[in-house]
Amino acid sequence: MTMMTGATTPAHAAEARDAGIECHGLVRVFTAPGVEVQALQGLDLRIDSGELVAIIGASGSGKSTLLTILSGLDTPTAGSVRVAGVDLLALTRRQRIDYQRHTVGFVWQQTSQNLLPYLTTAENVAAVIALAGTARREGRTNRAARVTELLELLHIADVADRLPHELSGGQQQRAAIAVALANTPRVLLADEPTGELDEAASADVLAAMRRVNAELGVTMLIVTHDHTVADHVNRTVRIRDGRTSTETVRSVVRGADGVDEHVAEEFAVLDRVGRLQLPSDYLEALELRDRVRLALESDRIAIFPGDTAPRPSPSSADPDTARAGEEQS
Ligand SMILES: Nc1ncnc2c1ncn2[C@@H]1O[C@H](COP(=O)(O)OP(=O)(O)OP(=O)(O)O)[C@@H](O)[C@H]1O
Repeated sequence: MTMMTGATTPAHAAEARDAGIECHGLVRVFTAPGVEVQALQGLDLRIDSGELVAIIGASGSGKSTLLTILSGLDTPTAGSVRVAGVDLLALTRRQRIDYQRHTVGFVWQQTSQNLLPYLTTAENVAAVIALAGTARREGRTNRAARVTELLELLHIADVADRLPHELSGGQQQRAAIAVALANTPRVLLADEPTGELDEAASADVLAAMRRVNAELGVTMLIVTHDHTVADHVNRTVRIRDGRTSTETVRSVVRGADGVDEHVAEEFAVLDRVGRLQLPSDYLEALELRDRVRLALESDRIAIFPGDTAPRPSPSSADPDTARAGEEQS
């Protein structure tokens, strides 16, 4: 695992890119009589405009809480959150409705939340366009043409006249994506979009999301506990206990033989004040708990169990001492 720091993403370059989603120190505390749950505990997250990112985390890690805040249905207890340049903490009631109608689209896990059961696929999409008034605003295309365009993009034009219960699970979710895109949102939020699908249907839905992302440039955030989703996106952010803990970045590297290779590298996430979460398997392997020793070396920071003396690595130790150590062993 590598630590992601400002060195790998220069601050000025990151700032220069338009942020699709930006959360700083997001806290959400739920209180009930005698109980307080900290669902989000200072979460930092930045997703560039046009990125397709998956958020993965165990049950209870805070994924749905984050999505509900990003969708404008809930507000955080503390912290800041901007989506497509909109400060979600500064919205009036009217602006919040406008944000939900025009800036973000949602895909939920259950079909019943996405599609009206008595309307066909095409009618479901057309209904949202009519409600949002987007076809009139765009001026360059009429409503029927926009419906056809979306259904073709999602590869469901052949089931345009079917009711939701006449569609397969994968087709229902692709119809849900078409509905979510009908108001031409800048950001699409999806909560477990493949949660009820088999592997083949999941792959179809994720391929459709990649197509939408590439062709329409919509920023997309998929929240899931399905680890296979990570194979379909360039960046996966893991949430643990209400904070981002690690990120996996995928890239294609051309080998010396000219063959492209897919490479995945996992980074620990360092927040603005220098906090990071160590993976639980690392903690267990060295029985790290309560207190640890830190040692700053020339090119790394070493972490040792609190009850042992720091051991300098050969690279940072005096070369003669290091060589003597090697000879003795
Ligand atoms: N309205 C609420 N009132 C009280 N506690 C809540 C509320 N919503 C969420 N929580 C708690 O906040 C924590 C995070 O919940 P959240 O639903 O965001 O997790 P999740 O990662 O989406 O889990 P899952 O994958 O099971 O949906 C949990 O401990 C949950 O019980």
